[in-house]
Amino acid sequence: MTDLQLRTVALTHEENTEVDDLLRTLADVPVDSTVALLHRTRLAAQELPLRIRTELTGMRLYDSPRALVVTGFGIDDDRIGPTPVTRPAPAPERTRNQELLLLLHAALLGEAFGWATQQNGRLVHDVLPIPGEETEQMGSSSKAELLWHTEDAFHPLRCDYVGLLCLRNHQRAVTTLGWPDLSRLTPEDRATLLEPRYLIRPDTSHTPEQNAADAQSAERFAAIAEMDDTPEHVAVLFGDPEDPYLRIDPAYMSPAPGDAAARRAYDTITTLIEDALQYVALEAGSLLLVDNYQAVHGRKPFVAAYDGRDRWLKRVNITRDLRRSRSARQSATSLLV
Ligand SMILES: O=C(O)CCC(=O)C(=O)O
Ligand SMILES: [Fe+2]
Repeated sequence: MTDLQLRTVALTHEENTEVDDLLRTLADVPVDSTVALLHRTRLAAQELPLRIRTELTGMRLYDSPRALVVTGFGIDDDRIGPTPVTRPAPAPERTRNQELLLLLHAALLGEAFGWATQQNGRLVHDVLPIPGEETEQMGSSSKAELLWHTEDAFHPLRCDYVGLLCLRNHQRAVTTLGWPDLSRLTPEDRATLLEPRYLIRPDTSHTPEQNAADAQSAERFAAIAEMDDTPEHVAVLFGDPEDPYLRIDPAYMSPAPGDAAARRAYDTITTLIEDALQYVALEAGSLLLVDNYQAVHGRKPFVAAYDGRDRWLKRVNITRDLRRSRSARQSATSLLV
């Protein structure tokens, strides 16, 4: 069955050449975490191939599709170098074109932003397996399934969209994508899910242990620790009750203790998501954009080899409105929440 909520677009050779030409015009741009970088990429994004601009502008305006895959970007496998086994990646310059590519697409959906408490405050993240983290609920796991989730579900300022660009995936590890058919919920369960009857906690990527010491701000980590100690009560569904958005991460979320109706509704919606889960094995040069208000994503297990050839993705968080997070950012031009 074709699902109109998951679209795939294959770039033509000509379009790919246009993208390469555009990247060459950005050769002088430092790939850092500054608003100057967003300024350049936002202007340049207006010169991406028309078909890409049409797809992404549509995704933003129509709230559909919920996920878009663009295949066929060229990746120079020698140039990007071996898949690192540490973060931060030792030679970020080698993947500047891939980071720029993600930022160009982010600019058509909104603004890229980062977290002071995640991946050392970098704007573009590395998603790769890390020794010792095989069974964690983080992007760096491998042996264990990364259970499907809303990205940073715990945080009120979580992204509107998450972008993932695949640099390498010889293991053909599968990304999961899903959304529930809400017409199958009873009115009672729907009403329950629209109420703040669920506890949510931060995931382990936002801890000092997961970030280099020189990138740490004690205050920001304290705020995250507070969210762990005193978890917020949130709703799973929000927005228009007739056509709500979704916020769910079973690994870090639970119905309020003793709330049987909340538990029942939760079990039902998780089953609805499970039942309709879709599977996409991203290939080198495939870009996945997920609407984080309307779809969950995760990753099936795979075996990491730590031989420099492991699966490697780049990730970016995208907000539709930077002002929403202004009070959580140090200045109007800082991109770190
Ligand atoms: O590895 C994947 O395919 C998805 C990882 C993920 O959930 C993430 O990086 O946010
Ligand atoms: Fe994720």
